[in-house]
Amino acid sequence: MAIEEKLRRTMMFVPGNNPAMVKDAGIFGADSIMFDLEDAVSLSEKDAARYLVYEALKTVDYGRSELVVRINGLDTPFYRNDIKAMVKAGIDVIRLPKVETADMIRDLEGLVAEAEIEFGREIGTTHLMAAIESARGVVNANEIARSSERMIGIALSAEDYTTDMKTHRYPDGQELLYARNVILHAARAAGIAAFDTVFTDLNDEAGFKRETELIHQLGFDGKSLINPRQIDMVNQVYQPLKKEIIVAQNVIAAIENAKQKGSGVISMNGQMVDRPVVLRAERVMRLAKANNLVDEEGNYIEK
Ligand SMILES: CC(=O)SCCNC(=O)CCNC(=O)[C@H](O)C(C)(C)COP(=O)(O)OP(=O)(O)OC[C@H]1O[C@@H](n2cnc3c(N)ncnc32)[C@H](O)[C@@H]1OP(=O)(O)O
Ligand SMILES: O=C([O-])CC(=O)C(=O)O
Ligand SMILES: [Mg+2]
Repeated sequence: MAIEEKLRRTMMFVPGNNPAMVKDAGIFGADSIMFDLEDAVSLSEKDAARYLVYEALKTVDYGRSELVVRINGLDTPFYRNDIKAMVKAGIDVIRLPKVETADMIRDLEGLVAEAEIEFGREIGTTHLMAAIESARGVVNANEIARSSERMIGIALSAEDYTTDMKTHRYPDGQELLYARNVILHAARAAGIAAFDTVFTDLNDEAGFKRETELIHQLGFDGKSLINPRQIDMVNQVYQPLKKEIIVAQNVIAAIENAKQKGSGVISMNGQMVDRPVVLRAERVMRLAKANNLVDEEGNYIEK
């Protein structure tokens, strides 16, 4: 299914009703900027926020960041206008909050396709993602992840999820372990990205780092963020070590050499190198490039 695999370590929420934040959101280097029309925006500001984000998408240069919008949920009076305005403005990805079933994504897809026709946008070019924020959403994560060819990923939204589960967030994250693993497996099985949830205590940098190390270890592509200060901290956790880069370079060189000799499996320092090892090495090199740790030829840059 997978659409082109992008680096999506950092997906930063930007309140859609804050003109200064919306205008400057591109300067922080987030992989994805996520304009929020949902819970960061009060009911009285829904129309103004939609208009502000629409105008910004038409006029501001956000550089290389992927542009995502979190629209209002399907149980609100706002989502239809959100979809129309965002498709018209040419948004890359629509994130639907509080997704509980695959049918919700199929309903969204129908409306997005209608808007693409209405505004002359190529059918299929607006991509989708789902935020899973309840027990029902976790139970249905597999079907949600496979609900549409347009899906680029699914995300855990732990603030609403822990409320639904009648708990709250604890420093060790035990209450999220099941949901994290379910979402990760559903995403990987569907060939799409998995995003971890926001960390809301900006004063607890150690806690943020611990959580990021955990989700990196589990295999998440990245995390939803609320503040630009969190971007560098995530990138640091996701950046490969010098020794990992050198091994990755050697693996890629060795397999190229082997391919020229007509073989897919080789041994490097006594270690078998086959397709999974090569795929991991390629990901290390992509992360190294994104973090400016290697030059054009892929050589480690000593700093
Ligand atoms: C459970 C949920 O649904 S979470 C998703 C919804 N919530 C959100 O979208 C909240 C997003 N985050 C924010 O609004 C803010 O980061 C806050 C309110 C949490 C903290 O704000 P501040 O105390 O101003 O943060 P801080 O002092 O670090 O800001 C530094 C600069 O970054 C800007 N900034 C902060 N957060 C953001 C953001 N999310 N997007 C863009 N710019 C931001 C500030 O405007 C400020 O810019 P300036 O120096 O030009 O004045
Ligand atoms: O998507 C997120 O991480 C933020 C959110 O809405 C939640 O946690 O409920
Ligand atoms: Mg939420």
